[in-house]
Amino acid sequence: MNILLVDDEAAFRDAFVRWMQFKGHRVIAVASGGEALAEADRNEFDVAVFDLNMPGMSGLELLQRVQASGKMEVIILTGEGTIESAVSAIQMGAFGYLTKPCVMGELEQRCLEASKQRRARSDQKPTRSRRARLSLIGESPAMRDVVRLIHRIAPTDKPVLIQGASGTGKEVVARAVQQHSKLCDQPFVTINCAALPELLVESELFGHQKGSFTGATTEKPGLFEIADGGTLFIDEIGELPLALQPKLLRVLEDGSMRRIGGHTERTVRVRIIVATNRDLAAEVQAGNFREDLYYRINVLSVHMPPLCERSGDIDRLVDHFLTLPWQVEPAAREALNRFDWPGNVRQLSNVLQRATVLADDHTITLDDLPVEIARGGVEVRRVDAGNSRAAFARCDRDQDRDTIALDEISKAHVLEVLANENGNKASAARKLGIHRRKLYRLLERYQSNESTPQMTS
Ligand SMILES: Nc1ncnc2c1ncn2[C@@H]1O[C@H](COP(=O)(O)OP(=O)(O)OP(=O)(O)O)[C@@H](O)[C@H]1O
Repeated sequence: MNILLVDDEAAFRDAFVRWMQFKGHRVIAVASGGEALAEADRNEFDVAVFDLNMPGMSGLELLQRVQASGKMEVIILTGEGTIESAVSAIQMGAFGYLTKPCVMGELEQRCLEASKQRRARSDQKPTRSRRARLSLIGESPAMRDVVRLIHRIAPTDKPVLIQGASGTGKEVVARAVQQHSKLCDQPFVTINCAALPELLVESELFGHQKGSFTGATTEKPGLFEIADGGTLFIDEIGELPLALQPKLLRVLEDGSMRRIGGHTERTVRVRIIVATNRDLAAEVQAGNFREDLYYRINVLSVHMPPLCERSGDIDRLVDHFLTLPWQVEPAAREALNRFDWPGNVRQLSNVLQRATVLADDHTITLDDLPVEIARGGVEVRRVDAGNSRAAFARCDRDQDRDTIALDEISKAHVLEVLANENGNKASAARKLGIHRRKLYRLLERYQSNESTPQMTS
């Protein structure tokens, strides 16, 4: 992709450029709206990412000027307190918004979706299989089932319920459903019920009239109105306050709704996709979720498997998140494959993002991974027979002890060289033949191992 970033925060610009360039994209990053307009005149961009709060020309004004040319899709970055402005930006035609601080992998994913939309607009006949490949990585049997289901349910206009643990890709699936539906060129609007207080959820979803509550200084349309004719993705539906559930049920039943403080009945046509990491049936049993609403949203459902149940997909995701010239040392790959990933794909993406900051020479090694993941990798290296979980399971206590001993030897050697160099880390690193940053990480790891309680047999 060709990406234009406009943000007055230098540290964010650096991190963004570093990540996107590692992933093979071309980026121009500038600090102000004026510079952005000059770049937009000179170059062609697929996607632009604007910070909303900038001195001088605001992100919204810049959006207006860029929208007029219709050349690129725009993603807005916003702080927690300016979500309302971000919603205005969507009304003005921005592709989407993300709140800062945000994960670079997530921002890149959003840019890919925006650039895909741009291509779909210019290309009258985008092929659907190409779209699917772009957004959803995974060839394991469990993910193939998910993809088959998406193809079956997307063309209908029925509500979809996506369930699965946090970070499994529920939002990615929601977007894939929309991309394969008849509404793919219509708005895709999202809301996360867990991220907002109760009154704000209601006002975001249904809008409000001026003066209907303290702080409602202007009238505001809700996301149902903004998404009219398109798709509304309601994330963390399990967090939707009980008091609001009848209002959602009503709009699902006949499309009718009212703004907070409003007297006019409005009718909208919106396809609803909802997601949750809770067991909604259990929430119904516990009295936290209305049964009638549950049946209304649970017409078509997708269950996202946890990452540890998607055999082979960890390698595919690693290759998706890290493109050339990045590579992963075999022992580090083993460790990544052996880890259970309780935070699923999001955690994998974060770990890789962190590793690219720590690694030298575009190569991720065990030392660049968090201790709890790397430790698994060290143990796997000892089990020469195989990479598989089964092989690892055969590893008995004695082998564990050998592994710890190996680690102890390397620790003793590193500490001895450091002592010989009178604690001078730069010259110790030179003697050891490793980069100084790597020495820092090893010392950190030794320290954290010391604070980890030891197992006794
Ligand atoms: N199959 C996949 N292919 C590529 N990227 C993925 C995939 N699944 C998840 N991701 C990436 O992982 C991150 C988390 O995905 P997503 O937000 O869709 O998860 P989620 O299940 O909705 O999480 P939560 O329940 O916390 O909202 C995102 O950056 C997303 O782009």
